[in-house]
Amino acid sequence: MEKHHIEVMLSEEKVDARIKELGEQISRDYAGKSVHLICILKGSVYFTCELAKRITVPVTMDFMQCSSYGGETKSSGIVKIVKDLDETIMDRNVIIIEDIIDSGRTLSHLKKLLAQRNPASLKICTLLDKPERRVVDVDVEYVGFQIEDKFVVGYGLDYDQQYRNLPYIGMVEFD
Ligand SMILES: O=P(O)(O)OC[C@H]1O[C@H](OP(=O)(O)OP(=O)(O)O)[C@H](O)[C@@H]1O
Ligand SMILES: Nc1nc2[nH]cnc2c(=O)[nH]1
Repeated sequence: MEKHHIEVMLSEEKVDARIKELGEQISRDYAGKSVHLICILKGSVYFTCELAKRITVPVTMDFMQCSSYGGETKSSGIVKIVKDLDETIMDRNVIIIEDIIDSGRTLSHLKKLLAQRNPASLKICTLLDKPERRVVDVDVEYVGFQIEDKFVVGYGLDYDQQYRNLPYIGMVEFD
């Protein structure tokens, strides 16, 4: 397997501290209620688990997987549901959890789709946001870090399925 040099962009300590803050903020915002976290596979698995540990109101979780059509049609913005949720979200306080928002196509599509299922509320939480890359506008209530337009890995983010397990956010140095 090819190995790359990876430069640290956000250290493990920084990421963990920010996730703790987000957990505290969500716990305050949903005081007296419960939250239903929707983890978007695969990248959000690490972030969802760490965030859930920092939320003090009752938490339930479900998983969904999407894929953008690749190649020429990627810019068409068509997002395919590879795995749908197991449970209903009707009347629940839903937070979609993402590792990164880039063009905004995935989250824009998902938010519209899930809003049709009549949740009590629907918000988005992303660990990373690359605002420079946005093509489709989408309201994101909780953002861990805004980052510049660099290809990043770690904390769930991959390069060719590698590096998801890194405990920090790093930039891949391509030769
Ligand atoms: O804002 P967008 O341009 O739509 O891009 C963001 C999406 O791309 C990544 O997923 P990816 O398709 O790489 O899947 P993965 O999480 O399984 O790696 C990321 O996890 C978001 O879901
Ligand atoms: N792994 C990874 N996936 C992305 N999807 C959109 N931007 C990125 C990125 O910087 N890294």
